[in-house]
Amino acid sequence: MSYGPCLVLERVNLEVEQGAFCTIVGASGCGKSTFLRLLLSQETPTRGTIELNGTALPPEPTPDRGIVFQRYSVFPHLCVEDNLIIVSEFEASRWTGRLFGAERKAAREAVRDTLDRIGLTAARHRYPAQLSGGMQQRLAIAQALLKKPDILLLDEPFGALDPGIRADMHELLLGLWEELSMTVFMVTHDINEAFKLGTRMLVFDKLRHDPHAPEAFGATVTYDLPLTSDRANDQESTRPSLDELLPSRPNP
Ligand SMILES: Nc1ncnc2c1ncn2[C@@H]1O[C@H](COP(=O)(O)OP(=O)(O)OP(=O)(O)O)[C@@H](O)[C@H]1O
Repeated sequence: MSYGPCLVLERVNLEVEQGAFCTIVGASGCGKSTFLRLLLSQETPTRGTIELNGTALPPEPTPDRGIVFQRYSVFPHLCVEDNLIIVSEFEASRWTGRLFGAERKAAREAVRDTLDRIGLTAARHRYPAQLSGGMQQRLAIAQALLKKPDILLLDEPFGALDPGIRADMHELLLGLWEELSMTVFMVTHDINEAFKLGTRMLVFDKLRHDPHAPEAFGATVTYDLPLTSDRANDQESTRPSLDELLPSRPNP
């Protein structure tokens, strides 16, 4: 994948099984978000192909792939419930942006169900500015879940949250992943988060360098680690550090 003369990702060759929880780590700027945008069809690979269930990815984002960003992408002028209703109306009726009759009723039920699942029912009439960071991020996740995605893409979703809230969000996300049987790709800068949540960890790094042409080579997947599902007994002390996994990263 290149942007003009700048090669960002190269030789990425992966097969990911349905239901996997892939965590993605790598040095800043190495192309992790670009990888997610490729999976979402927000970018098209300059070379190579991406297939979903044996068929080329649709050229545009589709409801079966949802994304959550680090910065809360919610509408500030709408309350929690309306933030979800507007998403479901837009998805269901791209032309008019409105739903009527039975469709509208079904959409409202789906919204209520999602609010319940994500633990925001009591806050449904509040505006985003009246919510904590964790609650705003729950709302962003709820927006992505409304489309009932088979694939959930998360770009550092908990990076801006306090550690205590992050632990709650981990439980929430793992519960949703199990309940909804989604395939998850989650970028994180937190190696412990990557080990804790993933069933598989992908490490992106740039190994090939040409000092005369710094943009000539891109990052690739340098480690593809299957992770234990025995999360409760996972030992933090035996895990490799990010520095060990990213030999090319300059020491701070
Ligand atoms: N639309 C674009 N046009 C040109 N270059 C881009 C574009 N998007 C990203 N890049 C470049 O591609 C490279 C990879 O960016 P990307 O955001 O994917 O990295 P990242 O690993 O997610 O970074 P970070 O960890 O800092 O969020 C960077 O050098 C960036 O400047």
